[in-house]
Amino acid sequence: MSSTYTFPVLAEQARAEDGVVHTVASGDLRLSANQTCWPVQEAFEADLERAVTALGRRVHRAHPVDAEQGHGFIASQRQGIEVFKTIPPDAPVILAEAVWQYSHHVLAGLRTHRGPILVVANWSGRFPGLVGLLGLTASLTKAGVAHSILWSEDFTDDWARAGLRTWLETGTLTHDQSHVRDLPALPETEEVALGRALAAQLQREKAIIGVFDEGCMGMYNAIIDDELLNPLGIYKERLSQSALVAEMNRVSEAEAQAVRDWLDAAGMTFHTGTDEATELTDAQLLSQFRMYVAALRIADDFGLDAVGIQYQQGLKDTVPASDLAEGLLNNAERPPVRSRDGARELYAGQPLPHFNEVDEGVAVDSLVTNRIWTAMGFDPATTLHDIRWGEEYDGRFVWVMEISGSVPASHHGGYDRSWSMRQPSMYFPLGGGTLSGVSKPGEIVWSRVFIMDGVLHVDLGRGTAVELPEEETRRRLDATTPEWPIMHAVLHGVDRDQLMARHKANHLNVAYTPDADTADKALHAKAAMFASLGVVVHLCGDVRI
Ligand SMILES: C[C@H](O)[C@@H](O)[C@@H](O)C(=O)CO
Repeated sequence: MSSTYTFPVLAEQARAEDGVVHTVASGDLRLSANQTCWPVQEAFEADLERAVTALGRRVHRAHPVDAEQGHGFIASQRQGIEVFKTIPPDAPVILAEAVWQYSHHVLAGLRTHRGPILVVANWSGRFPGLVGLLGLTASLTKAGVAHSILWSEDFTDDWARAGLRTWLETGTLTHDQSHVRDLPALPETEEVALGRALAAQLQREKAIIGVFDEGCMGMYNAIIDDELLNPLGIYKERLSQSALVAEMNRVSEAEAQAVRDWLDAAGMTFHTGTDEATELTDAQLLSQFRMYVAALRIADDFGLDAVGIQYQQGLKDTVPASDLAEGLLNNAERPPVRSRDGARELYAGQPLPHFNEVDEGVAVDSLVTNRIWTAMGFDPATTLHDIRWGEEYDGRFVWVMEISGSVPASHHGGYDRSWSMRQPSMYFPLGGGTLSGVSKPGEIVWSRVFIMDGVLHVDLGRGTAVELPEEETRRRLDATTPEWPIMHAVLHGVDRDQLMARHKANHLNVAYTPDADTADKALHAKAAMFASLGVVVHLCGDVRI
């Protein structure tokens, strides 16, 4: 048929070759991060290739290393789409991740890929590769894309090699998840009644989460559509980080300095210097305190119940890190901030829950936790952590939970046990300080809200934050990102590989209670509240009901 229209001409799709596995590496958007992390990624890919070759397959890297840029990562969604155009749609694909990566770089390609998909990461804390794997598996789960996952130090261990073999031979790989069970019928206790009452209140009276620029670092998994969120009684206020900067500019130097003075008096340590490019400076800190004041004022303007600042795109090139402000917001004891006219103290005596990296799963969880912990009379300070890495210590597997910048000071045991260090320049060009420390020993409830099969789910578990000798803490910090706050976490009845196999997020939420008994009770209230809100509740590991 002849036509005067211009019809698109589609390129012929490549055909899968027997025995060839295509590898892809999703990376950061920030060139400095991609360049810094490249040598570790290169070594990891070499280990992986050796293991795949030993199993009789050939590895074809689906995109070249860019010598001029100095790395071989996919650094944008567009690049990812172009790379996937060259991969035979039925071929097996391995995503190799030794770094923090932006899932949306590869999601478009993976959504339409028909061949088997495996996401692998190096069991190393050096860079957040495991965190990248967890973010990607969560995003693929939300998107309903079938895939398998695997992790190993260097792919020479029997467990990983057997897993790799199974995937190569069958196209899938499953892991033990026997630690997960559905929520049983709950006993009629006071805590369960409280959870249900708080759910009824939330659904009737409603709450607002303020989102400063939705969608951080490609974290598709961390975006909850209104259709899933609103039935819980939670609504979004979509805010712009530009408005935050405008408000920061209205905060006087004296107000910002008053925050610094309050923290100095509370005993917090600031590791400052004078070189803006590599050190934390007093000027960076003042900017961060302006952000703290501005965030509270905007939250007050919009009647917010929780707030999230994205930071990582746009704001990172405008002002120093948001982390210090975020950690302060999450603590009940905070430097006081008054309304613009000075008439009212804003959110006096309570945290304004902040969900870092605008992770909306964290937003829902923080809101629920805040209400339950407040009603039960516990410290409501809650935070997320990255599931960064972990190793055995003294016969127990101890996780390195390490958020990329701040936790509420009460988790360290107070401001006098907290410190601020310059954020690493590969991620944070304009610096800014952290709110760091070592999380105090104690009983915790951990949780994660995520999307699977088109509905909201939550995993709930119990854990203990343990104390490790100072040299071991130092070793763990040095093996990861020493500037960031660390929690040594032992999860009850969940082993390393079970958590990795199951967890559907790069982040995990934690909150402390006074002791084991109250932690169990708070978990019951949380389970009841989530179930009443219509969220599918799962219990992970040893949970007493
Ligand atoms: C700054 C880094 O990109 C971090 O934000 C990253 O490793 C994460 O925290 C991902 O959860």
